[in-house]
Amino acid sequence: MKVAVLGAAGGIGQALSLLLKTQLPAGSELSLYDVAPVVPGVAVDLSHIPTDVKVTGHGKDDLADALTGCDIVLIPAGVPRKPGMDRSDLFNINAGIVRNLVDAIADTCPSACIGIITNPVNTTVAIAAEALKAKGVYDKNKLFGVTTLDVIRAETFVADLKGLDVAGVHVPVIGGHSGTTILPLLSQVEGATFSDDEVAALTKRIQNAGTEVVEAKAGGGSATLSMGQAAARFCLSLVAAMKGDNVVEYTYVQVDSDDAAFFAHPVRLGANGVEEILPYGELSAFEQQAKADMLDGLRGDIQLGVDFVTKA
Ligand SMILES: NC(=O)c1ccc[n+]([C@@H]2O[C@H](COP(=O)([O-])OP(=O)(O)OC[C@H]3O[C@@H](n4cnc5c(N)ncnc54)[C@H](O)[C@@H]3O)[C@@H](O)[C@H]2O)c1
Ligand SMILES: O=C(O)C[C@H](O)C(=O)O
Repeated sequence: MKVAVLGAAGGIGQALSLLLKTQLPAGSELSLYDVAPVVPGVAVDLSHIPTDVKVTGHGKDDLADALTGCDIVLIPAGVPRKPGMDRSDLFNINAGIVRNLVDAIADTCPSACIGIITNPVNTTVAIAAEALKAKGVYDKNKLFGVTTLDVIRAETFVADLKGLDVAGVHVPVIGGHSGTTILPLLSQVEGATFSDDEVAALTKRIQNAGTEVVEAKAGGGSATLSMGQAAARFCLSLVAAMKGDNVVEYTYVQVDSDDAAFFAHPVRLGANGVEEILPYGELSAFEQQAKADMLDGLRGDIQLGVDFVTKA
């Protein structure tokens, strides 16, 4: 199994690479790519950890080497938010970064599964899909927007509020990955009930959790450590599924429904990426209204990504 992290020298990239170095199955390869000159050093640093995972570092002119033979490519490359910004404010810089990296994936390892972390995820996943289509190698089962951070946050906040062991708390989160497009399904949480006020407050906190971190970091970036953990969980689930385990994760994928072209669903993962997109079940009246209110925004975010490639 070969996994590449593009943007590996950044805040997420380094945390994620550390977790993968220590948790990928023995015999795996971890390929680190970044335009920052420190990336070979990050690889050397990680290579001193005694696990049977081979780490290589690749600088800015070495992208093809980094991608050769990859089974999974994770993309956290790009700029993060500062206080006062929305994720959509990152579009101008990050859209082109994602497009170029996905073009290289299409040329070098077109059958790899791709996990997009770079914001705005609602839009960058659509950019990746169109870039792959333009190269004739798009497989909707192998492109994922990584929304696992919304899930782990929701589980943490619910466990805190209800005094539960977080290991046993499961919170579905559907939709997209920004503001009100993030839709936690608190009505489906087993072993906990919520008042209407709790649902309203908790939903808002989960939707604003990224901003909570951005403000607390006061100009020093956005979530990196929790995101590293979230992306590692997603990647390790994909690796386990590729090796034959039965794994379900919530992730933003292309769907065939009236919601939007891409929508985070529970997804059964398998040897070739998406094995089955599972239904997200019944929504409460509050959740139905929240979904109806956000769909136009999400569809607009997706269209922006489509236009970025098709009208360039
Ligand atoms: N999906 C999510 O839930 C989620 C969560 C947190 C952050 N993010 C997003 O992830 C991205 C990265 O965040 P971060 O905190 O790690 O930022 P960071 O600035 O710490 O790291 C980004 C890295 O990307 C590298 N980079 C820039 N252009 C590149 C290119 N063309 N090719 C390869 N590498 C390139 C930079 O050199 C840097 O090392 C941001 O867009 C952020 O908004 C997403
Ligand atoms: O909030 C951000 O800008 C980063 C990320 O999308 C998050 O949810 O933490």
